[in-house]
Amino acid sequence: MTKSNIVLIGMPGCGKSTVGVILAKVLKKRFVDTDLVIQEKTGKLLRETIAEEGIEGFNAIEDRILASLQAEDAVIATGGSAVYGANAMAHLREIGLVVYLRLSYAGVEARLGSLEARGVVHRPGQTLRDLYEERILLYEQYADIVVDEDYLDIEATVECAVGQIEGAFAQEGGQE
Ligand SMILES: Nc1ncnc2c1ncn2[C@@H]1O[C@H](COP(=O)(O)OP(=O)(O)OP(=O)(O)O)[C@@H](O)[C@H]1O
Ligand SMILES: O=C(O)C1=C[C@@H](O)[C@@H](O)[C@H](O)C1
Ligand SMILES: [Mg+2]
Repeated sequence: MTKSNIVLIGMPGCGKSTVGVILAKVLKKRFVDTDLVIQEKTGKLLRETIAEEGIEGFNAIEDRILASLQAEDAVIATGGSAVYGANAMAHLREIGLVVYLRLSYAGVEARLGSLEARGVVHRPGQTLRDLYEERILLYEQYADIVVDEDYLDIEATVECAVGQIEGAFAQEGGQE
């Protein structure tokens, strides 16, 4: 059966939220940003949860909330750290087609300010380069589709994602 949700994963700043909302309009789907779902469920800002619970605590909360996310016919923009949650990713893969918005290290570096200011989950001393190397393995592991967005503006990224998503569904339909 064709999955009705599109799940966006990728590094912070790759455009899951920015691209996601436009993608939802183009595909005539709902839009869900899991960072906002976490804020709503905890009643706190993400940075407050990270400060109070620490990295492990935040990861556990994100994993639990995403693992029980209910969504239908939606584009779901996850947070950059969602891939640390095995339960979350198992569920999201079950309910949606997982699209990795891939950006080179240089592209991520150019878009992000400091990791602290952006609220990016990282261990003390861990650099952006360390985080990138650690995370790309997880994004690649969970991706059904990879959209390479270096040199693409937001509109071109959306267009490329739509093309690949339609291609994946057409292939899936052909196999049914
Ligand atoms: N081609 C592009 N695609 C997406 N975003 C772009 C592009 N070029 C520049 N940007 C900018 O990069 C930023 C992407 O931020 P956004 O909050 O959407 O990332 P995110 O993946 O949701 O990050 P997070 O994991 O922190 O939620 C925006 O400020 C956006 O305007
Ligand atoms: O990449 C990250 O570590 C994060 C990204 C944000 O979207 C939030 O989910 C949170 O601030 C952690
Ligand atoms: Mg976002």
